[in-house]
Amino acid sequence: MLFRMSLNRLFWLISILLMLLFLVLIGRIVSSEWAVYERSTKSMPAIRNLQLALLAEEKLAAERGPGNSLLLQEPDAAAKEFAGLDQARFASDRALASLRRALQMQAVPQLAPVIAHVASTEQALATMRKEMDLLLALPVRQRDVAAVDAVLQMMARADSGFAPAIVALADVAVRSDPQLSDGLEGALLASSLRNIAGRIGAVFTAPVIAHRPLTSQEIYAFSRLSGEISQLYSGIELQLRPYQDNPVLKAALDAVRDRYLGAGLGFLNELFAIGRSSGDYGLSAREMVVRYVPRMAAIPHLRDLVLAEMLQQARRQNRQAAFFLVAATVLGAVALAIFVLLMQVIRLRVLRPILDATDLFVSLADERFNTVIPMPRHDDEIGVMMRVIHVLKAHSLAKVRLEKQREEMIAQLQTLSDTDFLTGLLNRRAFFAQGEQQFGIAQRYRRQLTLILMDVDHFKTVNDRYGHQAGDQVLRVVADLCRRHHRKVDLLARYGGEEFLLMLPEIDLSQGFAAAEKLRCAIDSCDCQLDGGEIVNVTASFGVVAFECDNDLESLIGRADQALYQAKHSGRNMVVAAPRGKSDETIIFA
Ligand SMILES: Nc1nc2c(ncn2[C@@H]2O[C@H](COP(=O)(O)OP(=O)(O)OP(=O)(O)O)[C@@H](O)[C@H]2O)c(=O)[nH]1
Repeated sequence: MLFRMSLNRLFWLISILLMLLFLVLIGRIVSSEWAVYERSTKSMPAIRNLQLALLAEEKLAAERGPGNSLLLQEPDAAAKEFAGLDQARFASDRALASLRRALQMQAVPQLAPVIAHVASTEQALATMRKEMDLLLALPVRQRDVAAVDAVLQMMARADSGFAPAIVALADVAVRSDPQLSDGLEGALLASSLRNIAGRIGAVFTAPVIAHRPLTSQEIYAFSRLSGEISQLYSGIELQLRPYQDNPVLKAALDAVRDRYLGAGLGFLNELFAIGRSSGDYGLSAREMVVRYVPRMAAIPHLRDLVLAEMLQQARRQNRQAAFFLVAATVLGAVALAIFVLLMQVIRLRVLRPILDATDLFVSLADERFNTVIPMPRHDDEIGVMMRVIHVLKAHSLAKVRLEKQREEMIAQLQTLSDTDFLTGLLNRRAFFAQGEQQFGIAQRYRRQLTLILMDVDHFKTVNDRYGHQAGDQVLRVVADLCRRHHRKVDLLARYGGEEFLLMLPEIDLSQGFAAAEKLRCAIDSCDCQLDGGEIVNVTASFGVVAFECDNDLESLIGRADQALYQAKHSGRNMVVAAPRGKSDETIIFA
C-alpha cells in the first residue's frame, strides 16, 4: 500500500510521522530536564531546613551542659552559670523558632509532621525548664533525687524527641538530590559526633563538681561514648571521601581530628585516668567546660561547612539544570523549526516541481500545449528538468506542426491527384474511385443510378478559331455550369478533353434525362465571354443511361457513350437516353 501511495500523500504521511516522533523526543528531553531542574530547586530549601534543624539540635544539646551542672550546685553558688543557662535556652528557643518559621513558610504538606515534631519539642522543653527551675530554686540537699532524675529524663526526651524531625528532613533532602547523599550523611554524622562529644563531656560534670572518682556506670558510659566517637569520625571520613579534593572541607576534617579527637578527647582521657583513681581533678566544673567545650567547636564547624558545600552544589546543579532546560527547550524549538523548514524546502523545491513536471509531461503527451511551463527558479536539478521540459515542449510543438503540415500536404496531394487541374472537377481516376463505390451500392441494393456523359460540340472549331487558351476558358465555363446543375451527392468529373461525366445516385432515367436536358439548355443559352471580349456560344451533346444489369461501371459508361454518339450523330446539342433492356428505342431531346 505504501509503495502504491502517491508521492504527495507519502510525503505528508512521512512528514507527520517524523513530526510526531520529533515532538515526542523533544518532549521527553525537555520533561526530563524539567524533572532535574525541579528536583534541584527543591533540594536547596531542603538543605536549608536540615541546616536549621541540626543547628537547633546543637543548641538543644548545648542547653543540657549548664542545666546538668546547675542541678548539682546551690542556687546562689553559680550566678555565671545561670546566665549561661539562660543564654543556652535563648539560643535553642531562637533556633527552634527559626526552623518552625522556615518550615511553615514553605507550606509543603510533606513537612507538616516535622512542624508537629518541632512544636512538641518546644512544648516538652518548656515543661522541662519549668520543672528544672523549681528544682534549681531549692538548696541541693532539698532536691529530691527522683525529681532531679525526672528532669534529666525530660531533657533527654526533649532531645531525642527532636531526632525524628532531623531524620525526616534529612530524608527529604537526600531524596530531592541523591547525589548529595554522601555529604548530607557526613553532616548528619558530624552532628551526631557533636552530640556524643557533649554527652561524653557531661559524664565528668557530676564527678568534677563532687570531686569524686568515676562510678563504674560513668566509666562504662565514657568507654562506650569514646568508641562511638571514633566510629563516627571514621564514618565522617568515609562519607566525605568524595570531597577529599576540597581543601576547605579537608582542613575542617583535619581540625576535628586534631582539635577534638586529639586535644579535646585527650583532655577527657586525662580526666578519665584521674576519675578512675583519685577523683582529684584539680579544676572546677566551669574550668572543665572552658577547657573542653571550645575544642568541640571544630565539629559543628565541619558540619556547617559540609552543609554550605552541599547548598552550593545544589545551587550549581540548579543553575546547570536551568541552563540545560532552557538549552533543551531552545534547541528543541530550533530543531523543530529546521525540520519544518526542511520539509517545506523538500515540498517546494523537490516534491511540487516533480508533481508539476508530471502534469506537464502528461499535458505534453496529450498535446495540450497551452499549459504554461514555469521558468526554473533555481539553478538545481529541478531547474535542469524544467528547462528540459521547455525543450521537450518546443520539440513536441515542432513535431505536431510538422505532422499537421504533412497531413495538409497529403490532403492537398490527394486533392490534386483527384482533381482536374483545368476545371477543378474530379478527374477520371477520382471519378472511377468514387463512382465504383456508388455503382457497387446500386448493384448490391438494386438502387437507381443514372449516368450522363456530355461532350462539347465542335470544340475543335473553338480552339481553332480562338486559340487553345480560349478553349480552356470555355471548358471552365462549361464546368461551372455543370457544377451549378449538380447536387451535392452527384459525382461530377471531367472525363477527358471536352467530355464530362455526371453520376446521379437515386435518380432514374427520366429524372436523369431531365437533368441533362436542363444542363444542355443552360449551356446552349450561355454567352461565354473570352478574355479578349469575344462572345462564344457552345452547345453540348448528352448521352444518358440508367443502371440496370450492368456488370461494371465501364459497361455503363460504354452505354452512355453509345447514347452520346447517337446524339452527336443525330445533330448534336441534344440529349439521348440509352434504351432500357434490349430495346433499341432511344429518347432524343434537342
Ligand atoms: N483548349 C483545349 N482543347 C482541348 C482540350 N482537350 C482536347 N481538346 C481539343 O478538343 C478537340 C476535340 O475535337 P474533336 O474530337 O474532333 O471533336 P469536336 O471538334 O468537338 O467535334 P464533335 O465532338 O464531333 O462535335 C481537339 O481539337 C482537342 O485538341 C483541352 O484541354 N483544351
